[in-house]
Order: sequence, then structure tokens, then C-alpha cells
Amino acid sequence: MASIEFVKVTKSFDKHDVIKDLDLKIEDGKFTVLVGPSGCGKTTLLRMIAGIDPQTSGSVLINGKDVTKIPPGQRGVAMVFQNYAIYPTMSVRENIEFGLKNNKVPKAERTRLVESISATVGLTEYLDRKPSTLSGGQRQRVALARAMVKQPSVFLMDEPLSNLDAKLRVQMRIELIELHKKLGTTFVYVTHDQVEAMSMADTIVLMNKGLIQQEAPPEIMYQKPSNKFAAEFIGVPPMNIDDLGVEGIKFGFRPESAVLSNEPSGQHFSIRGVIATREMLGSETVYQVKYKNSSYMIKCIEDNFTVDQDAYLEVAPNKMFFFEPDGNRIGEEDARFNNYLEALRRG
Ligand SMILES: Nc1ncnc2c1ncn2[C@@H]1O[C@H](COP(=O)(O)OP(=O)(O)OP(=O)(O)O)[C@@H](O)[C@H]1O
Repeated sequence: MASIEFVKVTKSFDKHDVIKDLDLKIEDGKFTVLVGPSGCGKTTLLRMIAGIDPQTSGSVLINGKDVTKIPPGQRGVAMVFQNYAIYPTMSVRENIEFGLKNNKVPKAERTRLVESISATVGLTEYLDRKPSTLSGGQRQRVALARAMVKQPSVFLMDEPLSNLDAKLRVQMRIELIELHKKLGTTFVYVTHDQVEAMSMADTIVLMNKGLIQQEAPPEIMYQKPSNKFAAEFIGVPPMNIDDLGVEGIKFGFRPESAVLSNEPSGQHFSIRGVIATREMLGSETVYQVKYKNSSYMIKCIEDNFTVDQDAYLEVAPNKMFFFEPDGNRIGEEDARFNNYLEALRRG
């Protein structure tokens, strides 16, 4: 088990700061997901923890100890990548055992570890197979088992599910959640996929351009995004955001927070728009509603509207968000919040 801490960490490539003065604490035993758009610095953070590509300045601490001078092999961390890095000519057993042999672990102990870990990830019956005869999900489990035999105190995972098809990804997500529960070890997981982050994380660390935008459990990230970036990054379709027309303020509401109807019901924000597109997804329907120069995405359980039909789009006041011109969210406790609600109601 281990906690991880970044203290004033900067990482530069060719004098360009990819990460600048970053402070972050990753809690012991938690499933922490680093999420953000491509190039925001997620992998760079992971590599600094592993010691593969150390920071330019600042410190990385594992269990309170500065690991700057400790080589990757001695940090007690194991990494799992998206392209597995398993050896095609070795059997599953040999792949899992490889690191142990290298570390001169005695044969009896090796066999015990390989068998118990294979059972944990459901590979027992595949131990004598070659990786080429396994499915993508089974190969991903070999990569996990290879990391697990090292009995690390931290698992670092870099988009480990991105090579799998959609159905398998969902299944592996559940398996990873269960594995984390079983092991109780610190997991640090990198992804650009907000659904993965929402479904697996104890804590989400949302990054953009090398800066942390918000650090929070999934439900807080969703209900109380700290800024416009977080509001738009988490959630599918993203939050609808538009100009309030007052002091450069923007307002926003989630696609599932709006109600579409044929008659207005007197909700706070009420406009009459036209259905521009309709996506019937089975359990829900996503409509695009056009109103003046704006368009809003609305998610409904029922499928009551057709394209080109007029509809009232209404949102309750407790479902509204407001953002400063610099993107920061204005909380309900802010004295201006009610003024902005009033401005919205008047249209
Ligand atoms: N070895 C390197 N030399 C120069 N620039 C690099 C190097 N490694 C990463 N970068 C730059 O650092 C930034 C962050 O890269 P990083 O791989 O951490 O992003 P990421 O968030 O993991 O993105 P992705 O989701 O695409 O993997 C990018 O702009 C990238 O171009």
C-alpha cells in the first residue's frame, strides 16, 4: 500500500513546460483516475511516478519518501500499458513468471504466486496457452497478472482497455473495480475516456494543458464542476452552455435536466424551440433543439418527438449552472446567483 505525492513538480521537454508547479496527493489504497484530453500530461505524470522519465524540478514522494533518486525497479510500482507488452513466444505461465525469474525468486514460490494470481484474474485454464490463442480480454488479464506477481504497492495503468472492443471494455472495467477491491492497493489509472473515469474512480483528477482542473469523487465532479472545462468534459452529451447576455456570464444545464413538452408547465427556464435532430438510442432518445442562434442537446427517457416538430424546453432553477467569464463556476451561495436566475427567466 502506498500514497503518492507531487510537490511543486515541473516537467519540461525542450524548455517547454508540459507540467508546471503541480501539487497533487494520491491517497493510499484508492482508485485514482487521471483523465483529460489528449496531450494534457496524464502519461507524463504516470511516468514520473514510475521513475521512467523523472521530473525536471520538484519532488515525487511515495509513502512520504522522496523517490527522485530511486530507480524504477525499486519503487514498488508496476505498470500496465494499453499494448500489454506480453511476449508472444512464451506461454501464459512463462509470461507471468518472467519477472519473478529475473528477480531470482525460488521455483516453489514462483509456482505458488503464478497459480494464485492466475486464479484471481481467471487465467488458470489458460496457463499453458500461447498469447496468440487468447482473446483481447484474456491478454489484458495476462498483462495484469504480470504486474500483480511483482506484488507492487502501486499499480499504474495507462489506457489499459483502449485496445478492447466496447463490450469487453465494459466487462474489464467491472473486473478492474473488483480487482481493486480484492487487492486494496493504490491504483492510478490514466484515460481520456470520461466514462471510464466516472465508472471506476474513487477520485477523478481532471487535467487540461498540464494543470489540474478539479480533483473530486465522480458524483461531485458531475454535480459541482468547479469550472466550465469540467462541466463540459464530464457527461455525454456534455452540459449545454450558452451566453446569459449579462456581464459575460454563461449559463448551463445538463441534457437530462431539461424537460421537453407540447405545453409549457411553468418551469423557470422555458423556451419554444424546434427539434433539429433525434437519436433514438434504445433506453433513451437524444434530441437537438434549436432556438434562435442556439442549439441544446436534450436526453429523454421517452421518445415523444419527431424532427421539425416544435417543443417547449424547460429547466428547473435548481438544475441551472452559471460560469464567470474566466470559466469558474458561480456557486448558489454567491449573491449574484439569484440575479442571474432572474435574468434567465426574463430571457
Ligand atoms: N519525450 C517527449 N518529448 C517532447 N515532448 C513530449 C515528450 N513526451 C510527451 N511530450 C509532450 O508532453 C505533452 C503531454 O504528453 P502526455 O503523453 O503526458 O499526454 P497525455 O495526456 O498522456 O495524452 P494522450 O491521452 O494522448 O496519451 C504533449 O504535448 C506531448 O507532446
